[in-house]
Amino acid sequence: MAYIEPAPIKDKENPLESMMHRFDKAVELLGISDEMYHILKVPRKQVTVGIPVTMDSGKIKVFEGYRVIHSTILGPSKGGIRFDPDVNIDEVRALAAWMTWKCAVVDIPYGGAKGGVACNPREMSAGEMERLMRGYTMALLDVFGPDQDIPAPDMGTGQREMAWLMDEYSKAKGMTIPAVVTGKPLVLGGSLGRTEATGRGVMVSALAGMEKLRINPYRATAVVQGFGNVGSHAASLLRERGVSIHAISDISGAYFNDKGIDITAAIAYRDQNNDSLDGFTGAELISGDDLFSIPVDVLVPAAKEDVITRRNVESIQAKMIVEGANGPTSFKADDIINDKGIMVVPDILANAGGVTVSYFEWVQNRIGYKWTLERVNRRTDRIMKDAFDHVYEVSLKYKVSLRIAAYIVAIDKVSSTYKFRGGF
Ligand SMILES: NC(=O)C1=CN([C@@H]2O[C@H](COP(=O)(O)OP(=O)(O)OC[C@H]3O[C@@H](n4cnc5c(N)ncnc54)[C@H](OP(=O)(O)O)[C@@H]3O)[C@@H](O)[C@H]2O)C=CC1
Ligand SMILES: O=C(O)CCC(=O)C(=O)O
Repeated sequence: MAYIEPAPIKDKENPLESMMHRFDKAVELLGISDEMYHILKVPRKQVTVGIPVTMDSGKIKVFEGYRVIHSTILGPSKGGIRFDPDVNIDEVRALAAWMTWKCAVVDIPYGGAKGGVACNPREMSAGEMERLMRGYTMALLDVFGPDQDIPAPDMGTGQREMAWLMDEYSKAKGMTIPAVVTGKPLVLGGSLGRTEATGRGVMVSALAGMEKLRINPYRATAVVQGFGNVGSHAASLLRERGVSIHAISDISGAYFNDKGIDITAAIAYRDQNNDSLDGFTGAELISGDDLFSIPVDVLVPAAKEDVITRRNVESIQAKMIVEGANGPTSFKADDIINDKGIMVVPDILANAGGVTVSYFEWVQNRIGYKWTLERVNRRTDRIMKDAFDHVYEVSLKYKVSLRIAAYIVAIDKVSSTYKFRGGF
């Protein structure tokens, strides 16, 4: 298969371009051969599917879906499924590669994959979502498998969608196979701690970064962009550790309170308000763009890609950025961030708590046993802290940012595995 270079669209960010830029830098520092460079760069498999769905109106609409398997060298491929209007093949390719690097950074035995469907969950009924998820599962029946490719939630999907996927896959195979997907409801073999795991990893990474910068969490302030799964749990867990959250946001706008937002109240409001912060009164409504320039210790982008770009990077006043989202920073902003002396805990490290607990879920499914929440959290915290410390050491050794250090750790691990396995 020919590898198609990401197409830079004028004035538009391309996450695949950002991923490749950092990859190229790390590869150069590691002195990887040209052959290995191409092996690591080209995805193993890329599938596009058309999914016809009967809408509630009775009309049939065909949705375009993707699954990209970037690598399976460390184990079965792993990665979430995104339902969002902006989903496109370059985005899914970038997200799949990030999964490979992420699993390698936290040292769990998975390769990387990602899936997505271009659709707008906010405009779809539960029935339409169910038919779409079941259709997507059937279209990818030969791709998914507990030893092959194991999906999970991402933007626009959660436990409910993972339950439908598990049911559809199991029916097609004639037996119940919980380990084909993670992020399931507890009663279907989900793991305690998975829902909040990504936010928890963000919290652990933020505290580890604060320690290096000598910031006392009890005097620290933060803003969080995105108040879905990752953002709301990150905000809540940071608050529990003493950090005052001065602003939160979703698509309805940003909500600012310099005395600190009551995160429990904000979550309760969102849950009773059709998953939206629209109308939240515990804070002043400001524009989503203004959130980035609030002077705080920690900025947590937890919504989507390319929200920190050359356009707004100069206005950022935070001392640290902890990337809850995948690819929230365009590579074009990297140099300015470094010049400003802002510490960035990169996505492939900071948001790896989710896939870590997905791995625990898969292990529990395979051994037919359930771990306590205390055990899940303790192991997650250990893995996240060890990964942070390792990446930090590598950043000192190579005199590079934590982001490039994380790519170095990941690429070194994946390329060494290829060398040992051989067989090209
Ligand atoms: N879920 C997981 O376990 C993991 C997720 N991630 C990454 O974290 C990010 C968020 O995922 P997740 O929390 O699951 O997704 P959700 O769909 O649960 O939440 C996304 C949140 O971002 C908000 N949002 C979207 N666009 C904007 C915008 N332009 N400005 C402000 N807020 C916005 C949404 O608002 P609204 O609801 O109003 O649309 C929603 O609050 C993604 O990049 C994902 O890939 C990474 C690792 C694991
Ligand atoms: O939990 C998983 O398996 C994958 C989560 C994910 O998609 C991500 O980390 O970006």
